[in-house]
Amino acid sequence: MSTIKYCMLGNNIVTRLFPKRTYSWLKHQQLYSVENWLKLPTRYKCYKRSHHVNQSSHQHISQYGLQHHRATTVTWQTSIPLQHRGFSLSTYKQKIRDDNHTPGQESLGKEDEEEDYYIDDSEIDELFQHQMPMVGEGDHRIFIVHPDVKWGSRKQYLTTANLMMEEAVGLVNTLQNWSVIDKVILSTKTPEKKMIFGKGNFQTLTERIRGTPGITAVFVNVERLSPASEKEFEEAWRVKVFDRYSVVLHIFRCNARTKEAKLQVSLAEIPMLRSRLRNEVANLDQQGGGSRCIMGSGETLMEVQQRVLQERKLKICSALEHLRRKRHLLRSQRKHRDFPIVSVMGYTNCGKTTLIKALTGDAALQPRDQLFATLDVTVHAGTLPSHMTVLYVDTIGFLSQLPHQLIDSFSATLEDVIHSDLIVHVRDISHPETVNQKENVLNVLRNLQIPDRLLSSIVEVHNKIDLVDSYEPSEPNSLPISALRGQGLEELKIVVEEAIVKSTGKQVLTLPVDLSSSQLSWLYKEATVQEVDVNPDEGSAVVKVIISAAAYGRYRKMFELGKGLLREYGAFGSGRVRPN
Ligand SMILES: Nc1nc2c(ncn2[C@@H]2O[C@H](COP(=O)(O)OP(=O)(O)OP(=O)(O)O)[C@@H](O)[C@H]2O)c(=O)[nH]1
Ligand SMILES: [Mg+2]
Repeated sequence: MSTIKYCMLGNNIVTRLFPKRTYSWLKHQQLYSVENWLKLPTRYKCYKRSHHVNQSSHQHISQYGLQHHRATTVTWQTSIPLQHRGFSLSTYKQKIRDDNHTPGQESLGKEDEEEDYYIDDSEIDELFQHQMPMVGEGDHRIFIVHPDVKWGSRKQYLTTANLMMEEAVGLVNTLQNWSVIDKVILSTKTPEKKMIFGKGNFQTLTERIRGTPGITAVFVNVERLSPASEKEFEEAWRVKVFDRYSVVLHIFRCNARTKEAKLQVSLAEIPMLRSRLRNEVANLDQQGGGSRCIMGSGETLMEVQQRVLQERKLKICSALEHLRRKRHLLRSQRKHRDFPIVSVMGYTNCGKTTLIKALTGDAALQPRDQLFATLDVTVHAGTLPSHMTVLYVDTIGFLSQLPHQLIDSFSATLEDVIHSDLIVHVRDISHPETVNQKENVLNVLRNLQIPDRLLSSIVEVHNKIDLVDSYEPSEPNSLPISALRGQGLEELKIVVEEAIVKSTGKQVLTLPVDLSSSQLSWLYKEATVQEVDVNPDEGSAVVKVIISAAAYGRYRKMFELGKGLLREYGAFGSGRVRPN
């Protein structure tokens, strides 16, 4: 039995404050929605009305007929149903298995950090839904401001302000029910300063924003606004203010379908929640209360909420680690089957998914004219001209000027790329920014520490040539294609095959096979059989295969060595096999 205090913090977070001793045991039950809290039996429920609980929360609680208590100490008894303690059944069962405990006899003081945390679908959904959408829900009518840096280290050399603005408009239009009301490019000399723009420019901008009816938010097209700038702008413009990070995260949020994507979005949102929290607490401080300790817990509001976020982060990381290990297993299984892996990468919307669909005929793939349509790494089998099966990996698209935190949290999904045998870099050659996009993709790849062997063997594909009038190849070693129209795909397959053979060390061999043995079926299983030329009179065949050095070593051990079976095929030259 232990003492736990329940407390309302802010509008929609209920957290538990408990003695440090029990804390580590309870570390997985972090955020409590009001709804969860309300499900607790009344006798365990109380809250303190203080300046941290605003009027609307108070009304929200009152409408459930709860009493307003001053006291906040509740006795936690092990008879509280599990779901009311915030554990999912699976976690709880795991816990009991790990600690060899029987339910109801937990030793709360025991140091029992779980290394890995299994999180089921409903928990992920709850976590994902529960986390406040960073940019608010519903429609937005946006005013876009693009600060154009004329010189200095922040100047963009490969692009223009107009193109950057176009991309910002594209980002907004990707979101359903979001629209651009007005936009402006303003030059700035001091992008790093809080106000970004000079005094005069800022005043004109503020007047224009305030004078435009219907605006619900301003999108300042910079990588990341500091919390202080965001606050200043919101106060001046009296609407929400977003930067690239928040807009892109919102797109990710809207497109996240799978467990992993949802977890990664939730993780990427944490730095934003942190800075928002800092702003909120600064506001409270101004009203004289943010840094006061809560109910004798020894922690301030800021500390409690920071801790809650930190715990949430650990929980997500742990769950991602769990998925990563699972993927690692799948990857080693794939490797075991010896299928070469081709990662298809490129700037967002360049046509990666369309290309893989065209190469594999996989109807499940859904290309969309939308930025960040693909958020997960998915794998699709295709066949090369020699009948070799390859696995194409569809990946998340890149975007210029994205903060690293975001890429970091998605780099887990890009791990598959590091383990692939070849990278195909798809470029939208019809895009006015195609050169800048290429630079960006290569930079991100370098930062992701993709091995040199992969970077130096990239196959570059110029996609969407159907949109370019009389396309002329502008760069050597690039392959012109139209994934949508199916142009250039056979040529691409040949190039991919050559590159795969080179990068995997696979060889094309012609092997004589005794049909009465299991040689042929073994080869079908472990290698890629291209041609079988049967000699019925002799009960043998000549088989052309693509085979890895390791598989060939196994083959020789099993079927050739010591048998002298193939000596009669001396016509193939040096011994028993003839490299093609
Ligand atoms: N005209 C033309 N359109 C293409 C071609 N390839 C792709 N598209 C279109 O480009 C848009 C984006 O295609 P996707 O395959 O979803 O692009 P992606 O690179 O997977 O995009 P993300 O997953 O969002 O990064 C879709 O509307 C496609 O129909 C092409 O060769 N020609
Ligand atoms: Mg895609």
